[in-house]
Amino acid sequence: MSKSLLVINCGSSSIKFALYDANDLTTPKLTALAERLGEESPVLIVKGVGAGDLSLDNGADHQHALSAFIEYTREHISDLAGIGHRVVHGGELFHQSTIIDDSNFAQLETLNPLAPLHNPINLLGIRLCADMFPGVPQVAVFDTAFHQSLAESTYLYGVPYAWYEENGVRRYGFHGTSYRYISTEVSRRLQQPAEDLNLLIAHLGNGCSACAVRAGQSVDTTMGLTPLEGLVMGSRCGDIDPGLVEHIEQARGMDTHEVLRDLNRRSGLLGLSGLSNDMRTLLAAEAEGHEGARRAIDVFCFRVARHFAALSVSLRNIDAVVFTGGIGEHAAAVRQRILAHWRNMDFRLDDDLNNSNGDDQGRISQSGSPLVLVVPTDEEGMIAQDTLTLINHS
Ligand SMILES: Nc1ncnc2c1ncn2[C@@H]1O[C@H](COP(=O)(O)OP(=O)(O)O)[C@@H](O)[C@H]1O
Ligand SMILES: CC(=O)OP(=O)(O)O
Ligand SMILES: [Mg+2]
Repeated sequence: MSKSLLVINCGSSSIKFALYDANDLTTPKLTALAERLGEESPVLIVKGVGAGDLSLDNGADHQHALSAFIEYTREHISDLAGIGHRVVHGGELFHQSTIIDDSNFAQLETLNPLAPLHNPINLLGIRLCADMFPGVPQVAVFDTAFHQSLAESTYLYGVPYAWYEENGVRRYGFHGTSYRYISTEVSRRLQQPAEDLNLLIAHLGNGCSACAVRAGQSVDTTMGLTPLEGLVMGSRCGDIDPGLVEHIEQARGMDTHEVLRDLNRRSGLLGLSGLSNDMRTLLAAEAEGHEGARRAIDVFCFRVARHFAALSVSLRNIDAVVFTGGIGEHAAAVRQRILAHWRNMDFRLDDDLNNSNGDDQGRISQSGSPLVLVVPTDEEGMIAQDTLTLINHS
């Protein structure tokens, strides 16, 4: 029997697992999704071999979900060739996917403060796997790697240059593994070389960002030094005036750490609605007349349109606008409301195609309208490919 590859993709609210036959990365033989972590009624749903639904304890966090997954699927993951991990922040230290050893693990730990909702959990996953599967090579695949192509004019902030040179303060961008997959997949679906395509892609999940991709390369993106900048997200604020930090400290008697915690964990859709970070809950509540849900969705949609327009300055033309991520792939009403805000572009969606999340190509726009696509992302597939390539070369 051939060996397996395990992929672990920790997001801010979820963990996605995928187990592949190392000889065939086309379809995983097992996938699992742990959702609503840290909230009420988190679940772990396993599909494929050993399928089953597990309820986790209320408030169960990423560590619980990781242990529960490994415990539940242990018999299927005994013969591993390698383990691929999503690691959100690679800083300026890691430009591409890398095999993890003791010395670069220590370097990775220094990046934890730059992605506080992600990197500590990503590293926890690496440590847990090192304990449970000693000797199995582990590979880190970085969200930041795809954005190494950003130009200086795009990645520098208007702050003292010494902050960049001495402290690494610059825009890095995230969700790069998703953008790398989507740009290749769109090229395949449209049967046009990636070199010829100008794409605007929105990855809208619990974390949300957008990216301008020119000729297969990231040329601008909305997230910055940390995954807090840009769009309004599930619980993150996105762009704000940094002046509000001191104002809130004084007005509400909070320290900087507390304000930043609230900007990361109590803002975004959750903070605006006073109800939930989850778009499913908000759309249902809005339909029942919940004013907070309406407000949150409106701010969310406007911000995406505004950033799409800003990103478009880096592209000669827009060959396609592409939606992906949990919200982008499933929330037809949100897609429609985003594009309605973009008044200097004449997007016309086909309601039936939009409501069914796209035709075979993923198209949701009418003919004659600028092209709009829905394409499910596959970060796990990309991580599996990079993992296999690296362990085969080591
Ligand atoms: N059917 C759906 N309709 C609307 N929104 C959805 C749907 N399914 C998932 N979502 C949204 O997608 C989010 C999860 O997106 P995902 O990309 O999987 O998360 P993560 O950012 O944790 O990787 C949920 O928090 C929810 O807001
Ligand atoms: C970088 C980021 O925000 O990731 P996620 O959407 O998975 O939380
Ligand atoms: Mg994600």
